[in-house]
Amino acid sequence: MFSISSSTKPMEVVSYAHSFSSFGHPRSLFKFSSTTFISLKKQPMKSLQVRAVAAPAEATAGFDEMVSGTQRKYYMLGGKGGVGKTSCAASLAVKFANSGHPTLVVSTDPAHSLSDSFAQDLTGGTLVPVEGPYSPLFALELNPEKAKEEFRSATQTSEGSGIKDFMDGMGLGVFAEQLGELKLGELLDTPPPGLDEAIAISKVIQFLESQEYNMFTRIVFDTAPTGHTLRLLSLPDFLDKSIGKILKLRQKIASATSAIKSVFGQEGTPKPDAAEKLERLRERMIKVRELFRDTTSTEFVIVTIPTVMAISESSRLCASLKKEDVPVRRLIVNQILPPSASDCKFCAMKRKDQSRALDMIQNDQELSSLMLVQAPLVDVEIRGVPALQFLGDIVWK
Ligand SMILES: Nc1ncnc2c1ncn2[C@@H]1O[C@H](COP(=O)(O)OP(=O)(O)OP(=O)(O)O)[C@@H](O)[C@H]1O
Repeated sequence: MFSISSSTKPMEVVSYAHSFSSFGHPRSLFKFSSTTFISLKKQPMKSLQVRAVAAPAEATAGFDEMVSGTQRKYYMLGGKGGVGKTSCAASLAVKFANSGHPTLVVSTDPAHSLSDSFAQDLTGGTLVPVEGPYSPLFALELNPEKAKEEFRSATQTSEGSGIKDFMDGMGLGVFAEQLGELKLGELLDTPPPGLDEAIAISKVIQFLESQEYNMFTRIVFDTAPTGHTLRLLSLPDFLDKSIGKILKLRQKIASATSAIKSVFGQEGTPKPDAAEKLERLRERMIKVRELFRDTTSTEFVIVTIPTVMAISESSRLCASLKKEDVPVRRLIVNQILPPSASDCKFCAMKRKDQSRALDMIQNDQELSSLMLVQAPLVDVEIRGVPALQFLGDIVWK
């Protein structure tokens, strides 16, 4: 275990500016079509001519373990808004790809910043190749709003909306009113919060199951801020129960009505579409739940910054993750001021605040057991593959 306050090595403080701007983009060209990846040409990346300025202490050990093995692994990075989730996720993805893992980095945050982080247009909901790393690296920004629309269209008819239409579509219109107490109308008309991200994640799982995406051995998720994550975790159970109820009820009523109809010679075919879509959604949510809890393939990494507020929130997030049996082992504390021989008043104050916040982690019941990864505050914006590689080499060790 790593102790922040006592084990930080003396570091040479130099400016980060221009550290990575001097080397060109190596061209590791992978063309992507909807069905195939074609390796056209690969050149090794030029070695970085920079000094790792504020390299954190030996405590950041652990990347060896993250990179070992060829079986597929999922890393979900989450935390409070603005703490550096995207920068850490993107730098981890670059590091995996540079270590030989064909990697996919996915953003499910409705406010995407993966495009900004890679300095590349990744919008459009399709896999985009990122140029630079040794092994293929693809990025994907999913639009959770679109995913939510899909859910709406599965539960609404073209003429109108709501539970009545939905039940009509399933041949159960007469029973719609009796369903009030189950609150199913609410579920179908107003998708619960977190559903958008859960659908987005389930879509990724779905397409990764197909043969052509077998190549990806590391999947990094840049997730939405904490509130979303917590809702997402409790969502599959909620949906599983609610949809399960609808489907069971449908089955019961359908067999009763078909018996009556056959007696009166009006056997009709109920529209199966909505029910099938809901059943599929339920199965997908179960897969998301299983993925989040699979200790052999998944790890949730909490990203935070050294402030009392951020650490308090991270502690709550950690407690919720543990309660839901989500594997969480690492805590990244990002934007730590690098040591300096001569602090100005502002920096001295800031440093004191940070050190107080860092002490909090060591005394926190939830966070103190996690492996701590320190990421320094750098004095340039982390944008583009060289910058991400630079950050990744400092953070992921
Ligand atoms: N270690 C760092 N040193 C300097 N700047 C950093 C560092 N980490 C992140 N930043 C900067 O902080 C800003 C926010 O980072 P980022 O987008 O990664 O955060 P986020 O948690 O993903 O935000 P959001 O929740 O809004 O998606 C960016 O401008 C990024 O370049």
